[in-house]
Amino acid sequence: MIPTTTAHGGLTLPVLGFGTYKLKGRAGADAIERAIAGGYTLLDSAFNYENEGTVGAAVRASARHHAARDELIVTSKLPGRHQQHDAAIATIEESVARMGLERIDLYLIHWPNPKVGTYVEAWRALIEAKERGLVGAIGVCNFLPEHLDRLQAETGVLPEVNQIELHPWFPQEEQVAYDREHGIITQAWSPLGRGGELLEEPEIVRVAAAHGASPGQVILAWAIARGVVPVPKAASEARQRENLGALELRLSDDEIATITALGRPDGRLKGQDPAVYEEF
Ligand SMILES: NC(=O)C1=CN([C@@H]2O[C@H](COP(=O)(O)OP(=O)(O)OC[C@H]3O[C@@H](n4cnc5c(N)ncnc54)[C@H](OP(=O)(O)O)[C@@H]3O)[C@@H](O)[C@H]2O)C=CC1
Ligand SMILES: O=C(O)C(=O)[C@@H](O)[C@H](O)C(=O)CO
Repeated sequence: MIPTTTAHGGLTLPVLGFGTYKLKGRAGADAIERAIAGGYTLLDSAFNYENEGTVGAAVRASARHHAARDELIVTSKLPGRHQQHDAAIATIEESVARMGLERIDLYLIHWPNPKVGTYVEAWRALIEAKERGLVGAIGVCNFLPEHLDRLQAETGVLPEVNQIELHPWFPQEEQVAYDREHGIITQAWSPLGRGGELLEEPEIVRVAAAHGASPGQVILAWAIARGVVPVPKAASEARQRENLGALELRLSDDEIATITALGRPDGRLKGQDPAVYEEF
């Protein structure tokens, strides 16, 4: 059992989830079934990943073998090109149909696309989808405080989740503090820096060696210690298990501070600043 954390509206999530970007088709479904069999319960997908069918198939297959449907939290996301109200509702209905599930447990706005200016309209559609029971809980990704303040001011409803880019090169201290103050669960996307050079950072390698752990485990334990829910993606059973091993690792306050200090002003992996970046 993975420990849990709870948002302002009662949504309870495990402190570690599983990313599915690029897990598609039969091989993707096998990898996701392995993850569920290994103990992951929070699954992160998106309309734009073109794998909602695969995720839904893995969830349905797992319900027959390893995990009851109500133990899993299946997530998907509304793409930028469908933020207008009617398009958003149709897209959510399409996501549910593609998953082949009765409802999606957590549905997020994928990017605010603030220059387009329709994210409040999209948020109203998500509120309606929740009221209709199409989705269980609602949240956002890549929202800055100014975007969240606007949702609160114009709809009176705050997201339960804000999924943002977060890893040691980009620790997001201010956004994490804002989310915490508002009872919003911060999830970390690309928590392992997409499996690149971040894992070779000397300070991370040093802390890993001191604990007999791997760099990936240290990074995930650092995020969890900060109250953040990372959603690492891993295709193989070995890495899926390795990442779950982060739950056993306790870092000292000094180690956490040392890793946070690796943050860089331009630490985003691909320069995707939600104030200006747009994804449709
Ligand atoms: N809301 C948003 O805007 C975004 C959301 N996301 C979500 O976040 C999830 C995670 O982010 P993602 O971009 O996939 O990147 P991650 O940081 O999770 O890195 C995944 C990569 O790291 C490798 N890896 C996994 N575990 C280890 C390990 N222990 N040691 C070394 N390498 C490892 C994987 O390889 P392999 O699989 O081959 O094992 C894969 O190549 C996505 O899958 C998606 O669900 C991602 C980007 C944006
Ligand atoms: O993977 C996602 O959820 C995204 O939002 C993408 O922007 C992804 O980060 C990407 O880099 C696509 O090129």
